[in-house]
Amino acid sequence: MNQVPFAVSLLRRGIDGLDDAMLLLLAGRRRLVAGLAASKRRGGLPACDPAREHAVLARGDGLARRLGLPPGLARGQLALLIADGRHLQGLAADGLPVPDAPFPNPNPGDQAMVGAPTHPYLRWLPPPRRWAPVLRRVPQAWQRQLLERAVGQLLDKPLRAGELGFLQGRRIGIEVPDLGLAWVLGLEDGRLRSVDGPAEASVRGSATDLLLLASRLEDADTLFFQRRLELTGDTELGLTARNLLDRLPWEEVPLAVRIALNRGARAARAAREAWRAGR
Ligand SMILES: C=C(O[C@@H]1C=C(C(=O)O)C=C[C@H]1O)C(=O)O
Repeated sequence: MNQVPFAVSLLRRGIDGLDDAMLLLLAGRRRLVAGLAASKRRGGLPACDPAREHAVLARGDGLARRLGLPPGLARGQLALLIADGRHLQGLAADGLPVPDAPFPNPNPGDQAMVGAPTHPYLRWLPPPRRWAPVLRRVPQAWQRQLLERAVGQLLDKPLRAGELGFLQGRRIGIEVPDLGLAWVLGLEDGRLRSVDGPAEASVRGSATDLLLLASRLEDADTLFFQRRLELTGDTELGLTARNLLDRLPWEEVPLAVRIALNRGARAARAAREAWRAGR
């Protein structure tokens, strides 16, 4: 039998990773719908909301257009999700209650989510460590590109002002053990790039804590003091980088990036609190 070309197996790994990610997202959506079902019931709202369904489909159409997806593809997928959302709430595919089903009629596994206290659904979102196997399948080159872009956006101004000059020729590591990810960054041609080789100094922390730091919802001192962040390797280089991050004029970070970071960090923190409370 012919050997499968490297490019084919590499691309298949990427596809497997995306398929896994889509199923994880699907599980997350179902958890949210189950939580929402309980909230709607408490608020006296009907389980089926055709106007909302219409809005979900219309949003999907808009995004699909911008992404260049074939017409109808997004709508078909979202229609399946909505049908599942109805089913989760004990409704038939046409949105009418299933005649003999006790309402709500969630799947047995979803029973615990319906009627649980505030924000219970966040607990059911997969925690970062569950994403690790999926993220590991994302090709290194993509990971690096994403990281470079994210760090580039965050540090755009200081980079252009030459304030990161002390990183020239040095290598700083970022380690996110719960996601199973680690990168090494260096300054090349005035841009922060993901580079090969060991880091001289590294910052290590959970995905949520690093996000809280990046979004300024928690400060570096607290996180280091509580050992939620760790600095390893060349302490002087690490501290210089840390101090610079502390002094960064947050208002110079593009607004969209600040908002995205803030929302992401808040959601991650709430999810972590919900998992801890649920254990
Ligand atoms: C999730 C909801 O419940 C139902 C399911 C929907 C969905 O899966 O997107 C949308 C509207 C509702 O008919 C909701 O009200 O938002």
